[in-house]
Amino acid sequence: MAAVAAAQKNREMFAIKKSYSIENGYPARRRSLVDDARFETLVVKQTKQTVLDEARLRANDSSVDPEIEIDETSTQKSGEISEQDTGLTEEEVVLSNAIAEGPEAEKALQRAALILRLREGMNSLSRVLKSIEKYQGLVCHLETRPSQNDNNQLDALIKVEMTRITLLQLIKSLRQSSSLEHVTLIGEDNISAKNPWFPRHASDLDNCNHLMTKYEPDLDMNHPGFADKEYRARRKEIAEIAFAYKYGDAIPFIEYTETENKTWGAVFNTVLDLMPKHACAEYCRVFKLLQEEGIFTADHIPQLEEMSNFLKRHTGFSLRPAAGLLTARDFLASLAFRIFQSTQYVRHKNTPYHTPEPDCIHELLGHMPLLADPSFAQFSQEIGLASLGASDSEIEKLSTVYWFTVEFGLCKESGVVKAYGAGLLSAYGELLHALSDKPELRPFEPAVTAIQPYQDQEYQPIYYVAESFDDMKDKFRRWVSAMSRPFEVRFNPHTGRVEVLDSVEKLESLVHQLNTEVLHLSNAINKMKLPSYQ
Ligand SMILES: C[C@H](O)[C@H](O)[C@H]1CNc2nc(N)[nH]c(=O)c2N1
Ligand SMILES: N[C@@H](Cc1ccc(O)cc1)C(=O)O
Ligand SMILES: [Fe+2]
Repeated sequence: MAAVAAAQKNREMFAIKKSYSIENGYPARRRSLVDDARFETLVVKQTKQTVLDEARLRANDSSVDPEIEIDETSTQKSGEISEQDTGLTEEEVVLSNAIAEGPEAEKALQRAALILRLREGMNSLSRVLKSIEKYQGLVCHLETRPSQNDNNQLDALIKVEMTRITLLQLIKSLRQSSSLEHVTLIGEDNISAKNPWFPRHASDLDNCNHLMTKYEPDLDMNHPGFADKEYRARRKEIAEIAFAYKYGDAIPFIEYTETENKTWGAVFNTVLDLMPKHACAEYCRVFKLLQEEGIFTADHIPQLEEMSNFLKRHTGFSLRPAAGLLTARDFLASLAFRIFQSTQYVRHKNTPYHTPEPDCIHELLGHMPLLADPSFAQFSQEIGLASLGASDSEIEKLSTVYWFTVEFGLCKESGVVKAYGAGLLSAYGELLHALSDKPELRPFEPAVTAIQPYQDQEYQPIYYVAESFDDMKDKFRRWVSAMSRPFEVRFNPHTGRVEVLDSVEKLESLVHQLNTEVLHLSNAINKMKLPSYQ
């Protein structure tokens, strides 16, 4: 029983390391709601701590095979509990848990990296290498450097390949050696901060759709659909489509009910009324286009597929269905590929003026018009690119800025305050509130805005106003370029892949490509200047 539970927990620990978000060691985030995020991080930490503690206990009482002889410099017999044993790293716990799964898992080959501090310099190193040999391990890579805190000591990074069980035995035996000050196992993929996992291609987004469960009608008593069984069933039915969706599929057609279309119609007509006075010019321009194409009409909800095709034609953006509110990390990542993850279900009919979770009315009426605007589309992709591989605290900040701009932003237009945020243009109740004298309006300043806590159940008490739409984008860009991520990324439109710009060759070929484009642009200017052009 205990073993089964241990294996299960172990799988969870491994799961933390697999795909984006949670599985890749980025803690699950309750969006950028600052307090929620803190809470969640704490819970994840506590769970991890428990797993670690339990495994440490187990590692201490089921020790290495006493038959295997250890390093001659060892000060302890194997099997005895060494003090250092209690200091297993997370990777060591994962390793020993993996071993506990059974004889096959035990013999599986494992690549790993060890960091050692050698007390007696190169002399200790030769002993270490001998030990590795004794355990039939393969040394794949070796680096040393003088240790930072002591003159005679040497730090070594050794990458090895060996079976899991012998790896664990090796670590234990090395730990007992008096010639080593410390021995740390680190996961192979943890070696380089320059190389964290993040989606490199739109197909990887199949792993980037982690939901936040907080605002689901099944769970949240304040959700407008909580008491309505039929609504909840419908919401689930539509969510299933998103769960089954894979990259490359066409977006399934939804036969919306009369009630759903009516809810859309009510929101649509009100926004249509308010728009000329309250929405920014870019929004109004595309809104008209969408009406002309027959996609935006009061009588039915547009299908995601037709909207996706419209976006593709204008900015290369496309849609993929999402089952609900996504984590900020996963949501932002898709923007890097000019993909917007959109919900497909409709808000509850009783609250057309505002809903606590994004629904397709919000996505369609709120987000789509600006995503069809070239400059805004580019800006959205930049936010997405900035989020790839960013630290948790940076994701927190990016999503907070996203919240106060893309979701709830206001900007001045010839001195008049207008709305461009999607959460305002899809919720007329909030739109009117934002432009009344009730909320506090503050000037948009990315560094300050990025740390402003917020909630999304009620209307916002604070909005940030940009001097202009363009000013907002400029300020954002400058702020993002100061972020601490140690590498730069670029979306390659030819391959559809995100590349890390980390080699001279890559940059040279890029410069070459850009030079060619600049040449064509200046040719175009010269041709327009010719008298024959007129
Ligand atoms: C990034 C930021 O947190 C933002 O509010 C995101 C979160 N997750 C989302 N998930 C979905 N489905 N739709 C959205 O508009 C958003 N917005
Ligand atoms: N409040 C928005 C929907 C929304 C909810 C939560 C979000 O995080 C974003 C958008 C509306 O009524 O249209
Ligand atoms: Fe949104």
